[in-house]
Amino acid sequence: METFMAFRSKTAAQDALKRAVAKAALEEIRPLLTPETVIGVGTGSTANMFIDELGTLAGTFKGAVASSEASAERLRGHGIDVFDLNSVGSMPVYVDGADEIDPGFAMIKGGGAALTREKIVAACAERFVCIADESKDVAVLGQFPLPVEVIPMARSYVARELVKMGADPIYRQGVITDNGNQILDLYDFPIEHPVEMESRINQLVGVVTNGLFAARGADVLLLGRKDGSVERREA
Ligand SMILES: O=C[C@H](O)[C@H](O)[C@H](O)COP(=O)(O)O
Repeated sequence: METFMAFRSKTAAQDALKRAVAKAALEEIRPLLTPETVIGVGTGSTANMFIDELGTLAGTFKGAVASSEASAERLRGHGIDVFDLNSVGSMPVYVDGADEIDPGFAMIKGGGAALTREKIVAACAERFVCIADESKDVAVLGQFPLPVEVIPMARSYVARELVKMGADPIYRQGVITDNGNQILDLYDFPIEHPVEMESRINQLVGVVTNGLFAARGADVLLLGRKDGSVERREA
């Protein structure tokens, strides 16, 4: 079985693509930034590069809501104010990476275990701008293991129910989410109907949420190509 480290291995070439999409995302959202603007910011290596780019505009907009403690810390490190989501209304945009994205702009997210806060912050944003290198562009979701965040006492129960659904859940040992919960990863689980599957898994008692972002997918995809270009797609 391929490991998470293998899935997430970062080559210099991939980092260059991530940097390119991070810069493109900054140009995408620049017209939205005013002294009153608060934006949503995601989590992960691609989002980190976006935060670094966003730091060049610190002070020209109000601030950000972060989808993880790690992103909040990085934003603050760039002098960007971080707000509690409860103190902010709707945001014009949420920018984040993905582990996979399909032609319908449905995504798998949560390789870094930040899926629940990501889904909440994304829900409060008018637009979701997904930034990804071309390795994330897939025809069918599910080559990347689908994360499911569970309340710890429900982990075994939820795992048994997922097996009944044809999945092979693996407990992500040693990982505690920012919400104090645990992660089950569903390996080798092709997802032909992401909207239905997102809802089905979320209905299991003990599941906080799963890493399918399908009912609310991306609105814009900025995809880094090997030739150095960034392709822009809109839903
Ligand atoms: O929990 C992590 C997030 O969903 C990330 O957005 C996702 O895993 C993509 O991360 P990266 O940009 O590091 O590939």
